[in-house]
Amino acid sequence: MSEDVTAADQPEVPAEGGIVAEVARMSPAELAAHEAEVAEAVAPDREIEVAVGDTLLAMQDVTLQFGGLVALDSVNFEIRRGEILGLIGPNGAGKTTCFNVMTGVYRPTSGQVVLEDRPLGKRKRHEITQLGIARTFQNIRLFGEMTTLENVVVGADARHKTSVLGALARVPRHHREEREAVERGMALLEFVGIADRAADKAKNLPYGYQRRLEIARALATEPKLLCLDEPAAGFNPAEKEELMGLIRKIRGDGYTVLLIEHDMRLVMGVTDRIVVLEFGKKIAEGVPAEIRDNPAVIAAYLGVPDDGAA
Ligand SMILES: Nc1ncnc2c1ncn2[C@@H]1O[C@H](COP(=O)(O)OP(=O)(O)OP(=O)(O)O)[C@@H](O)[C@H]1O
Repeated sequence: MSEDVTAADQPEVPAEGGIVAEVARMSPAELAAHEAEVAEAVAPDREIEVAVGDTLLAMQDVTLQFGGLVALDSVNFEIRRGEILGLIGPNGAGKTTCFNVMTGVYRPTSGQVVLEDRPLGKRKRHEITQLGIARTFQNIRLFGEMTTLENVVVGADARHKTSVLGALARVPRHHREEREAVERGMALLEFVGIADRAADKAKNLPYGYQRRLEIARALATEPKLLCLDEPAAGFNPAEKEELMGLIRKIRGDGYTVLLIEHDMRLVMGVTDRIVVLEFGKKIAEGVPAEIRDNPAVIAAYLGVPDDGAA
């Protein structure tokens, strides 16, 4: 945000503990209404409700080579609207590369990624964000000197019609959009449980808050698909439990989630279906119980020879 915006232009950021204290004072009925309002602000686009289960994104025969290394080898799978799909596999299996292909960081050597029946083709990263794919990173990437709220507002900016130039020219539409982005930003922070630190610099947030902020920032772009890359890395069991609750809440609010995660308890506990990669190839796909008992998956994780498994 530009520094010359006057105080009157700025939507109010609740003072320390403001929104949290307010929520704590609410009656159960007020709380339910407030939570519904927050949920609505977080996911204004609820088209998903009419299309749960349809294919949202399809990886079609996707191969990606880095020189002689085949990082993805004819990978096929679909992500259905409204599901939490787990993407698992041993180190180096190709999981992050899948995210990178879906978000336009890399183009497939062959095959294609199709979002809502449209091949992503040569679209650039920001175009893919606008089409509705957002992600978080294994290594947290926040703007440390910006406040928590500003980090989310910057995320929402990816959807805005006015650009930074608009902001400099201070056109009225920019003001309206900024106000709306701030209001929605606060709703997002509340949704992920970090609204009490809205005004703090991101670099001063506790680690768990930074991870949640990354998720809020990705949600700010109003994605159709939210890709989470090891969101529980570095979490203790209690934090993992809370994160599972948050991922379920995100899905409950109408989002589709693709989750890369090494913690099997978390993956088994929160996903609807799981795709397993090993050495760039899909070796299994199914509901968590099937994956848990799949000999090829067990072999991949234990590093033992895979005798006769599909
Ligand atoms: N930019 C790149 N250049 C060359 N090789 C790469 C590049 N990115 C990834 N790779 C290789 O592709 C393979 C798949 O890597 P990827 O990061 O997708 O695995 P992963 O399943 O996400 O692993 P991890 O669980 O360790 O994060 C690895 O062998 C990796 O070394």
